[in-house]
Amino acid sequence: MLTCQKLLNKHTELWQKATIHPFLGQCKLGTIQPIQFNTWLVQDYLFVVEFTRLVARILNAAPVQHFDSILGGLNALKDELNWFRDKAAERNLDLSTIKQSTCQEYCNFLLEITEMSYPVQAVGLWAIELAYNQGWQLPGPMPEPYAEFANRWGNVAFTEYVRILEKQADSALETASETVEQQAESVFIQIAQLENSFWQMAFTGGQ
Ligand SMILES: Cc1ncc(C[n+]2csc(CCO)c2C)c(N)n1
Repeated sequence: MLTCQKLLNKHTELWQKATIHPFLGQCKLGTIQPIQFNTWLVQDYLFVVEFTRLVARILNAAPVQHFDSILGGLNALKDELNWFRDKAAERNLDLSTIKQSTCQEYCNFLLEITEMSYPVQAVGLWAIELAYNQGWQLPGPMPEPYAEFANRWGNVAFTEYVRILEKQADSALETASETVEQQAESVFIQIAQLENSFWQMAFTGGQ
């Protein structure tokens, strides 16, 4: 039987590339350039808008036992989108801009996930949230203004939320066919690659 932990164990190197990147390393060092950070901020807002639509569609496919966490996630997204708008305003950033190709590619992929079965969607949701939970946590405490961002996704409550998503994905996988297992693995791999590309996009963003 496939589990989330098995995916992490099998694709360690790929997952490291998704969660450990010079962008985050330079946030930790305080040496990230504003143009890089701002590129990430704007593009991530555009991503989170599409991610919100994904979560809404996952709710539609989920068993009622999984509603609590998904509805909680949607409620958190309401705050998150407003928070992104506040952060952008503080930095005088225009959020009504076009998506860079990597961001567009990731958003297109989110749409593809919505056409797959619930176990695959549950694995995708977990992996996307885990990528940020680990990515912002692994470097350790960051200096301001990055501490606020690191704490937002590295905090204990968010880690706990991601654990619940993992349990739900595992329980959905229990009855999954081999074909669905393969789809889930493929989605996990693509998310890891897209997460790495997203950091890379922001890192080279201003150039
Ligand atoms: C490229 C990219 N990948 C993953 C996330 C993670 N994420 C998406 S929405 C959200 C809010 C809480 O559910 C979080 C943490 C992201 N923001 N950007």
